[in-house]
Amino acid sequence: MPHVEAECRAGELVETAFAKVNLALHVRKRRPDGYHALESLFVFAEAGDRLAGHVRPDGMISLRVEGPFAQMLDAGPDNLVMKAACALRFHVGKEDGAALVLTKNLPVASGIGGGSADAAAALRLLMRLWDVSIAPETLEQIALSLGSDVPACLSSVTQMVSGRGEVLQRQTIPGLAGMPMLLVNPGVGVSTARIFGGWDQVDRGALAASDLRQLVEAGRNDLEPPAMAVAPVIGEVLSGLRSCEGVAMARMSGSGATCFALFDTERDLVAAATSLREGHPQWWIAETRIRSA
Ligand SMILES: C[C@@](CO)(OP(=O)(O)O)[C@H](O)COP(=O)(O)OP(=O)(O)OC[C@H]1O[C@@H](n2ccc(N)nc2=O)[C@H](O)[C@@H]1O
Ligand SMILES: Nc1ncnc2c1ncn2[C@@H]1O[C@H](COP(=O)(O)OP(=O)(O)O)[C@@H](O)[C@H]1O
Repeated sequence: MPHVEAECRAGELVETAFAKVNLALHVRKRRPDGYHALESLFVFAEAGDRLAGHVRPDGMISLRVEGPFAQMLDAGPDNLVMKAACALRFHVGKEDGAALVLTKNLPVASGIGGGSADAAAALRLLMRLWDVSIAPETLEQIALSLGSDVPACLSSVTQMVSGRGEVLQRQTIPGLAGMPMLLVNPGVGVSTARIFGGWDQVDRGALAASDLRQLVEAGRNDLEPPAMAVAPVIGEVLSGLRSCEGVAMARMSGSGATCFALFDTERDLVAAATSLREGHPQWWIAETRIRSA
């Protein structure tokens, strides 16, 4: 499990919901259950949402959402943090409550697993807060019921993900950990379901990613074409990133619209972020790095 930030107030626990980035996403086929069989290399950014919580003696579960993207979200029962809390409490038969505060730093419905990471962070935080432990396979089932990316977000480490998102294989790619990474969202939300629905059903082959060069040269995101059909500005983001000095690779993450770029040096990253902010002040641009855990 990811490292835990220091506790803040007495009895308060904090978890970071690390942003999920698909360095490659190969769609293989549409499954009978309506999901698509994927092969994807997940990495996680140091950047993410922040979830804090302490026990509520009255047994209620409450959520407050703050931060730059709070207005994009409801704090009610449909929030994935609340869904995760209710699913966990139902499973463990707890009476304890929790007061949760989510700081929403990541854009919503943006291809970087913001909601999925929040759900996984809620599961991690509440297991500690309520002092419960669950068999790993049961926890993964609860996670998968919350969303396809939630199982991988539980550990938030680099991994090959397949199936619908439930088959996980931890992966180490030389030179990837700690690599400077820029995340750019042009301010458009895209529906994951709609983008998958726009996939052209052509299987362009398996994902093999033993090193970064193979990832760059043979990796793809098969959801880029349908996403760009819905939000052409994604093409502008990609060409902007690919024209930056020192960029090692640039691609859309997940079903979009957020794109990422990996850089050889921190200096190249900062120069790229500065230049893109000057040209596109309305874009969300975040400098981060790939988590090394
Ligand atoms: C595309 C990916 C790639 O990592 O990420 P995001 O773009 O969401 O970040 C994930 O597969 C998204 O997972 P998640 O966001 O949890 O999707 P879910 O809520 O489970 O499903 C939303 C909808 O996306 C489609 N879907 C999702 C996953 C999958 N393997 N095949 C699909 O066809 C289905 O139409 C589903 O109803
Ligand atoms: N805490 C949350 N953060 C972000 N999205 C959430 C949250 N709770 C529910 N959602 C819903 O989940 C959907 C997308 O989740 P998210 O994982 O952010 O997408 P993506 O993986 O594309 O970034 C959106 O429809 C959003 O309204």
